[in-house]
Amino acid sequence: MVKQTIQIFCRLKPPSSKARLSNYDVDSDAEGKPRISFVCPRELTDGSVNNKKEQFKFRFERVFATDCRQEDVFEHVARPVINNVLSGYNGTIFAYGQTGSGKTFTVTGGAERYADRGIIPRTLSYIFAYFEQRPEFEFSLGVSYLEIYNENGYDLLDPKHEAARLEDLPKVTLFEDAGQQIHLKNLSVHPAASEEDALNLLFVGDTNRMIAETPMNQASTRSHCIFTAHLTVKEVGSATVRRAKLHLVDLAGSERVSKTGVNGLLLTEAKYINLSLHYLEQVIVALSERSRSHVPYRNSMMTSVLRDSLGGNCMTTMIATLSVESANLGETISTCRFAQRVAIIKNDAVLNEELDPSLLISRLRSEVAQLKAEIAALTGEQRDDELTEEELQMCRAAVDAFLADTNASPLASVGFDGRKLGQCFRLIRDAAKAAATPAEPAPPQQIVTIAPEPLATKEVRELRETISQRDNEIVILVGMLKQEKRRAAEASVMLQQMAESPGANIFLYYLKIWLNPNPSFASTGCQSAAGPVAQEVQPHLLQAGRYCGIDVPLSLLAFGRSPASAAAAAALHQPTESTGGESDRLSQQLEQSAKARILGGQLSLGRQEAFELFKRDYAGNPEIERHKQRLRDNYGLAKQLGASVNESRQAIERLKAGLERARLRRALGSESDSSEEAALRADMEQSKAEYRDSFQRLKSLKAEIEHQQHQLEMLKVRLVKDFEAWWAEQSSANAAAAAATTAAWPTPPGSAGGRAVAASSGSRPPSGAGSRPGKQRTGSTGDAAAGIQLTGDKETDAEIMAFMRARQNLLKQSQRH
Ligand SMILES: Nc1ncnc2c1ncn2[C@@H]1O[C@H](COP(=O)(O)OP(=O)(O)OP(=O)(O)O)[C@@H](O)[C@H]1O
Repeated sequence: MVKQTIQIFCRLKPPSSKARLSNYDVDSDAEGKPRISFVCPRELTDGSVNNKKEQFKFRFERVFATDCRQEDVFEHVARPVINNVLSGYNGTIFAYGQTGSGKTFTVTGGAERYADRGIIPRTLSYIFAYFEQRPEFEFSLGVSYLEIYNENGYDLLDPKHEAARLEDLPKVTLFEDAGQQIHLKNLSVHPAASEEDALNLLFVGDTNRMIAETPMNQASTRSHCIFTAHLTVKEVGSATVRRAKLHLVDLAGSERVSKTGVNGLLLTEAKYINLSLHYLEQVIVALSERSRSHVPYRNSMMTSVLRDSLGGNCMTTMIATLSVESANLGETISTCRFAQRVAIIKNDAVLNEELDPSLLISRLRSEVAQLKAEIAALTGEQRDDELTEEELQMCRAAVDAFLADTNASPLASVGFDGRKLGQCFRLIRDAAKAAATPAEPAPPQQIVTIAPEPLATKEVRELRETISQRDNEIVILVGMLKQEKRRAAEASVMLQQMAESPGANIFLYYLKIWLNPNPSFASTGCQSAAGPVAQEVQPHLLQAGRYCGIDVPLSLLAFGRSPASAAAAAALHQPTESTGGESDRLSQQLEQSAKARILGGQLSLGRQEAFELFKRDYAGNPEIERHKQRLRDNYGLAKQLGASVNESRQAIERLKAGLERARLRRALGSESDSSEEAALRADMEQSKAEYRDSFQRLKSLKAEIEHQQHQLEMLKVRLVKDFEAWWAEQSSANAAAAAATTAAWPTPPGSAGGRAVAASSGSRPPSGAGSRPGKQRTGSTGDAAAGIQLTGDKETDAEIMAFMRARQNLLKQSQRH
């Protein structure tokens, strides 16, 4: 338990330029504590100030000057409290001061600049940054936002909030459990998985607070707001969970009714506010008087909710917001006096730690099992079910401990379970037998020394494996090459036919465009083209494109001569970042990861090439393309929606600032234009509706995109699997063919026991596959390699021969070892 008095800070609000300032000074007292003093003229007749006294001095933890930064306030006021909350203690920070003195500015912040963010948004950023750097913790954050107005509680995050008037909303009510803990009914707690989520909830709550300012409740001045962060933290692998709450409280303006000069409904409100602040004061007075045993928390909703923060299980900090204008001196001194009383209150903060319920359950379960075993032993009831692996292990550990230490008792860990005791006895018997039998010398042949394989033999083995793998790849690639050559021949026949057909000009023209990698050529080419490609030409062009390794978009073939469609065609030809970048990147990533996963991360060059060729003609390509296109479309849509969410958010911020200004003008008593305010409110409603709508659509679109990405990944995985099956089929077919051929070859005289015969020189390829080094094949150059047929293409065949020679050299080297 940590005993600590409530820490008090004060912050001076910058005065308006024309205002007369009060006579004040900031210095330190004898103990070096910061102090603010006000000189009060005797003629001041405000009832709350002791007129006999001239100078008032108040001590604070720190006095923040008029030009202090929000960042400094966060560092000194909020950071220590949050750190305690992160360690499992409850925390509260509340701002108290007269209307307009800067409470909301301090707690929530100003909307104008990013640097004006107040304690709440900075706290949320701090919490998420803290855990990001500490992966050893699991944490969850929930957020609730309560508004107390005229002694009634309202949930600022209630989804119905936006549709109804504040007064029509379900009220948040209090109830006390048997342990006298206060609970809030109808107050929702929303999980926030990221900083963005949490800030969004704050934004929604603040906007609701503003929107709910119906004619009955025209200013946040008259309500109390409590933003609560509910934190659950657990160290990975630990059984204890810490749950702590952080209340960030913006109280209503503290000025006295006599000064507000209000009547009618406003007077009722003022009375309520003053009454609840009056009850707050009563609680504080009671807590500061040691002799008082009763603390009147129950008198108001606000004191009931903040019960723990005041004299309870919490580390609490107050920030008094002060005006230094002479007109407000009376209120300023009264705020400082209140703070001094608060500073006396001692809280007893307790670490909110509990055992993880799931671990507790498993612990209780094992206790129950233990007790059941004991009961069975005592009542003579025998269990005959088999011991589980876990139980067997437990017995082994117990016997080991027993044999190692004469004082240990196996009963301590195995209990009275007859089955376990039996197992322990068996283990002890085995150990005793083993100890009694003299160890027989092991027969020499049984001594197996795993000597490291001689390097050369190991290398030879690996080289042989690689060679056999490459042989296989060559066979498949040669097959594919042949197929490609056949297609090339077909394509050239087709081109010839096309050139003679009436649509030849257009076809050749388009083919030229597609074969030319320069996009501007594609663009200008399209502009001067005669018209859309005739339908009967399209399949041929597609096929020719495919042969050249180009995906010809069908849409281009249908384009006419207009510049707009030509530009679109050019865009399709060279997908830009905004249309295709994202999904192309994704698809590349998917492809790479799929390859790495399925092909074991190390694609040999031959296999990789085969994969590329296989992919080009893959029957599932149109489906993959359709998915990619859908993804592209959705990325574009998501971008648009994101922009519209941002626009609405900015509009709301602007309107909020406008409403705030209008409210201030009214609070200062200047003429205010109610129609302008009404228009601002209407615009706000409109922007909110748009925000909500775009946000919802964006959310569901995100889910759809994720789903589509998943589907695309599945298709890619299927592609690689199909390739694998095809590859395996090809490999076994080739292996069978090779075996059939080599079986017929005679073993040359003199070749013995696995020793290879030197190869003939010149262009004649050496012996067959590495897996059969003892065999030598005779024959012509064309069928020189076992199982490998040459392609008939001069260049390719020369490469294959070079490979075979290199392989033979390797074999020769390896056999010398
Ligand atoms: N330290 C400051 N620096 C700059 N502007 C400030 C500061 N404090 C307050 N303001 C501005 O003064 C105005 C009133 O402040 P704010 O609304 O925070 O007062 P408040 O005490 O919350 O009033 P209320 O009790 O009516 O809610 C706002 O426009 C705010 O931006």
